[in-house]
Amino acid sequence: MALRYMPGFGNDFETEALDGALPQGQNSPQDCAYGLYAEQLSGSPFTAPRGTNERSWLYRIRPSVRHTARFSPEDRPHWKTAPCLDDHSLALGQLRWDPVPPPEERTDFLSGIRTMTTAGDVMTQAGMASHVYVFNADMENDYAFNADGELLLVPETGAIRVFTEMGIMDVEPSEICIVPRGMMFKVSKLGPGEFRRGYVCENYGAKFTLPERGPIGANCLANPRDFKTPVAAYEDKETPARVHVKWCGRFFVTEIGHSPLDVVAWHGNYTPYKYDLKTFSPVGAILFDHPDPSIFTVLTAPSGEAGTANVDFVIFPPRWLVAEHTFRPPWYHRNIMSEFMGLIYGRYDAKEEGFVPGGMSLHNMMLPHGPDTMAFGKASTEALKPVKLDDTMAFMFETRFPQQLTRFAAELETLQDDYTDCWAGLERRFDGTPEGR
Ligand SMILES: O=C(O)Cc1cc(O)ccc1O
Ligand SMILES: [Fe+2]
Repeated sequence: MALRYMPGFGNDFETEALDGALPQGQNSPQDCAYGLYAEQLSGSPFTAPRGTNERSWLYRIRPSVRHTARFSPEDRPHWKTAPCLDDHSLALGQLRWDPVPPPEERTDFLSGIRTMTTAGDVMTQAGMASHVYVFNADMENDYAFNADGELLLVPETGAIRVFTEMGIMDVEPSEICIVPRGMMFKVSKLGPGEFRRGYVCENYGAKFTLPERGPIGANCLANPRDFKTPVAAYEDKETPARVHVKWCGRFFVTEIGHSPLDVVAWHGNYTPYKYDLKTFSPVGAILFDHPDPSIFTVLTAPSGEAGTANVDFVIFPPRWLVAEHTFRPPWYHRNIMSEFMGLIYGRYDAKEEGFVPGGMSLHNMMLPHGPDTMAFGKASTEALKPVKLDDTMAFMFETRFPQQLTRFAAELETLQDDYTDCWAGLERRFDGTPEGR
């Protein structure tokens, strides 16, 4: 089934799965068409300024109060929430991992979340968590919502289907999607392949939005029309089901007798959406030098302090390298922001080896990093012809808060204990002559 989507970022959309299900001219009719219930889902305070005011009206088979009966606590030991200091290893350093291995037992998306880092404090709606998901089973009659933040999903192995209250999104590697805070959803595998793996940024703070463009102007980078919001879709299913809730870092479950994905029509601007990273139009240095990676920001979640993101989602897409008399890869640097990186496919230009698709690196607040010895050797001597970096897609979750390692991440068997050796060959080159080499 080819799914349908509506283009635009933050638009006020409207969609109905059954003709006439959406009230016109008002939100709350006395008696809705098809016997549906009207319900508002608020993604911002009622009184937020117009530019950031988000809410949607859902017309559904049952009101959400019927989808959450009595909550019982539930254990999800691998999904951690900030602050999570007592659980993390005290080790400090530049870290890198090979991919998290696929699960051996039956594991669905929810039980397949593995938290790598947490940052900030969920109770104050500040910070984020970097997770990996690995799963091999569909959520059939298991549904979830996360009150702690929105989820940015970044598939790496295999495509997934994300069925939300407001419609269905099929998302494959190179695409990302957002499940808003509080929205019911379930995730299943799409297409062939035993297991699915990807990355997740759980954003506790203000919602992701498009970055300002400044002097770049109205076009390029992530263009609003390339964001796709699903049309209304619903399940009319009377069957034993479970709704799992994440709330202030704790998990609860409630048993119900039907699917909570029962929204037949909706309108509003608080919505899930997906985006293909291949549609990002990178802007970069076309004469010399290496700009800051902020020019590759796809989405930014502001923290309230200008230019200081709660979390930025940044990509390193295919692009031409043309800068003259320039060391073209990332420079050596130290950053007050904390950088969690992953690789969706291909190779990353600062690391010749060791950073593989599905792998991760963590360069925390103020910890030095940059190209490995091989990348330095190559980039500082190569003839500077135009070169296309092709077939590559790396990304970064960059946050103003230090990212605290979970015990899972510290003890993961794929942690590379020799990672920092990648810089061991960077010998002293200072030789007292001004010419360089
Ligand atoms: O560390 C990294 O690899 C990410 C990164 C890339 C870049 O081009 C400049 C700065 C930066 O942090
Ligand atoms: Fe960096």
